[in-house]
Amino acid sequence: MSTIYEAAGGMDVFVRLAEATHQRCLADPLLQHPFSHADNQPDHTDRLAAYWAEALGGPPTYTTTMRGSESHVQRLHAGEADYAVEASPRFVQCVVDSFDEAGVPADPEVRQAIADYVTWAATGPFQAWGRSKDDVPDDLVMPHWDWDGPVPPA
Ligand code: HEM
Repeated sequence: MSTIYEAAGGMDVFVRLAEATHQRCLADPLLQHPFSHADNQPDHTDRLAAYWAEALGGPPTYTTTMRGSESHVQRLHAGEADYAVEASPRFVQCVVDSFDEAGVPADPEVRQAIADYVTWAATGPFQAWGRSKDDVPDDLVMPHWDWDGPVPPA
């Protein structure tokens, strides 16, 4: 059986999905604030795409070539407990609203799998470090997700 990454159409689709999501976040009064910092990475959407792709069964580009790590991502999002609770459902909505524009296949199983993953990530791992960035350990492993949900760590 193919991975969610393959069924979604591969990296090009995730790059378009990250870009369309980013544009929707910038247009949202609540979400646009953290994305408007001058020191934000210019290649943010490529990194977000690579992260989603890797989590959903694609190549490990984010953690190898891009030298990203789960601890780095969680530190970027940590220390914002109240904001994260309020903003997460809107972030997820931005992703789902971007499916058509990004060319995610109309297959409801594929769309549901991506939506379920982003919802789970936004409300679980991405809210685990709400108190402080200092709480995030250095050795977090990126959670993976397949058709049955979270993949248990090896
Ligand atoms: C309330 C929801 C969220 C907000 C407001 C948010 C905001 C941000 C911001 C401001 C950045 C930094 C952008 C930059 O440096 O240019 C970022 C980076 C990132 N976010 Fe989020 N995010 C949210 C949820 C998520 C979720 C649910 C995921 C994954 C499932 C995710 C994955 C990432 C990744 C992979 C990066 C790039 C990390 C890197 O540069 O190595 N984010 N996010």
